[in-house]
Amino acid sequence: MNVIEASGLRYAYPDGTLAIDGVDVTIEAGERVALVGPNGAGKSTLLQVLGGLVEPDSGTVRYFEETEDADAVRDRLSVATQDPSDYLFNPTVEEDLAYGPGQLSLPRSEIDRRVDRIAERLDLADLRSKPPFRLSGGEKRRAALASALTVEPDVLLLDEPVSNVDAANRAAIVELLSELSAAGTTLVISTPETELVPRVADRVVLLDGDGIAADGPTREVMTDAALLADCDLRPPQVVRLFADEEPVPLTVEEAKERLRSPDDISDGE
Ligand SMILES: Nc1ncnc2c1ncn2[C@@H]1O[C@H](COP(=O)(O)OP(=O)(O)OP(=O)(O)O)[C@@H](O)[C@H]1O
Repeated sequence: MNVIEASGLRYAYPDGTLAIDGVDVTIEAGERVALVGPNGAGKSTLLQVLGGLVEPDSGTVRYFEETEDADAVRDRLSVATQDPSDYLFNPTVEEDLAYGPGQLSLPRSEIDRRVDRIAERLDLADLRSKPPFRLSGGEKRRAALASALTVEPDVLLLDEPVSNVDAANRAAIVELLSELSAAGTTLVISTPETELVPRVADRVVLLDGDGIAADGPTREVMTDAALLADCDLRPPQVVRLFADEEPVPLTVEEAKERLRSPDDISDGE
């Protein structure tokens, strides 16, 4: 099933800046898709249009093959934008985490279960009673992400989910996203960081500021140094290190495997 079908999207900000123009993208249930591009390429704008937070000037976005009204599917589709203050507006972190599931009229016990689980996974347990404005920048990012996750949506759109987050929490977020994907959640993640992409996505939609420069398997796009250079990006370090090998390892784990058994590497797919 196509969970998102967007066609002919165009959006210009009120000051006239054209952020996306002529964008067509279809996301199928269960996919892990990265929206990748340099600063200013239009990733955040596209993510917000796909998530129904911003109305496009032209074009349409259809959800679950049934509606163009994002608000009608808020229980199945959740967006975390780059600005944590969009999600953190209650007196405490705990109340922010409970806000989304509270809107779904779930029983209190179920809301508590979700908040406990996500707070534990994203290292927020000790911060639950704090006012969100007293959190550090990275803590705010984690709290905002957590508030999108407690909705337990079928489709999760995340704008740069690990920016400003320390290494241990980055790893925790990446692992949690893998688990959500394995459980069937569709993931759409925007990032300018090519290092992150192979860990969170099987498909890359590459934006270059003029529109979609490429849309294909992560392995194909992330190993095309010329294509990435055209978009002011570089392949992940491991890809650069093993550039002459075939198939090129995409992650540190694949590279380790390659070094262990150089003549016998799986293609990692
Ligand atoms: N509120 C705004 N008003 C005017 N122009 C804007 C606004 N927000 C973004 N833009 C412009 O729209 C274009 C796309 O911005 P967008 O934030 O979507 O890019 P991005 O790929 O997410 O960048 P980054 O990696 O820096 O987050 C850029 O040229 C940007 O300057």
